[in-house]
Amino acid sequence: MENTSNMNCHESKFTDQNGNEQTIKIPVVQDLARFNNLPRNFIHNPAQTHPIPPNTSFHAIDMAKLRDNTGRVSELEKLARVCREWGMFIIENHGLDPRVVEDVKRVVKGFFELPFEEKKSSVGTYMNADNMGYGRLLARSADQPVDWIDRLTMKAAPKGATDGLNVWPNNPSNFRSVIERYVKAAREVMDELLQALAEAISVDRREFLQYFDPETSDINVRVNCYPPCPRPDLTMGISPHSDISTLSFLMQCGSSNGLQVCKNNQWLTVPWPCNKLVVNLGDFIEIMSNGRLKSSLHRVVTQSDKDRYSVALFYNPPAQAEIGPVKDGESIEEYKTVVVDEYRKHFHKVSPSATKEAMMFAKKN
Ligand SMILES: O=C(O)CCC(=O)C(=O)O
Ligand SMILES: [Fe+2]
Repeated sequence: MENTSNMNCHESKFTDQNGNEQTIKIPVVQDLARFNNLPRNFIHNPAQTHPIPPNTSFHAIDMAKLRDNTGRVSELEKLARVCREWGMFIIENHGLDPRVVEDVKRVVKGFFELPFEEKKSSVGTYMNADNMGYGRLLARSADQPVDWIDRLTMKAAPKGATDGLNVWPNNPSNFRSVIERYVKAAREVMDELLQALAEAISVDRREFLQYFDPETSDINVRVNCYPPCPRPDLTMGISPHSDISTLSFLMQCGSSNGLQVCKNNQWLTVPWPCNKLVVNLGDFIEIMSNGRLKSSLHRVVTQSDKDRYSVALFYNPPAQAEIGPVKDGESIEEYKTVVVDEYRKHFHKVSPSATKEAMMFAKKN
């Protein structure tokens, strides 16, 4: 590991093989970007990106059609197909006010453009409380290559989840109210999509939504900041992973071409224009649907010339909820019932991994 004595650093904690808690210091990536510095521990050996094969389509799902009796059936078929092929989709006509989306982009940039000391003094780092605050993704070991990312994580639900924690920046002053307004609108869309996804695979409309409750459901908000990187060929913005969520709701700004999805063992760039929103299927919906819907394996690559930000909302049942595979009386259950929080803990123990390894925890043999 490079000498970090004169660099601003984040701390990351992990438990070593002997069960001892270790803390490692990782330079702030925004600072590295300013000095064009790529420390050795940021070097990965990323699998190659492939061009999207001809005749492959990443269709957008039109929420207006899902809301319309005549358009719904064919849009549901499309939803099922897109989810089977990609595990993620762009949404159009979602009804979110574009000003609400633009405000989110503005406050996110506003926060990350502050000097390090200011960011650090207004927001804490809580590695044991869902990795909230300003810092990094969790580490698993000291020799694991680290990702080219700085991040900020909060919880917008349930109510009171961040009481006593310093995780909402007070600069920009409207940061929290802007994010909360966005989350409220996004939650309505996600509830609609949970019903549409159930219908798309011909199960009861409330099959997935039954686990969610306006008071107790959990919404993690993660802001990812990927500054320009001197060697995109040697680095990762986020290593391959699936999301610990039922649905993830994604916004990006600054630049496109960062998000990639693994399809037929090849990494493809998601054709995602900056002004659209993306919905990604997480591990919990794979379990709830008994594998008929699959979470996507995705990663983020770095870029040499642009700052890129993304805002991910991870929508989940309450931490203590038990979720299990849909019973349709016909199919064999391939997944077990799991407690949301136990799955999450297991996930952090085994990730990052090149495959969806955590899913084995929920699979029947
Ligand atoms: O930056 C992105 O586009 C995706 C971020 C992501 O995969 C995550 O936060 O889990
Ligand atoms: Fe993700």
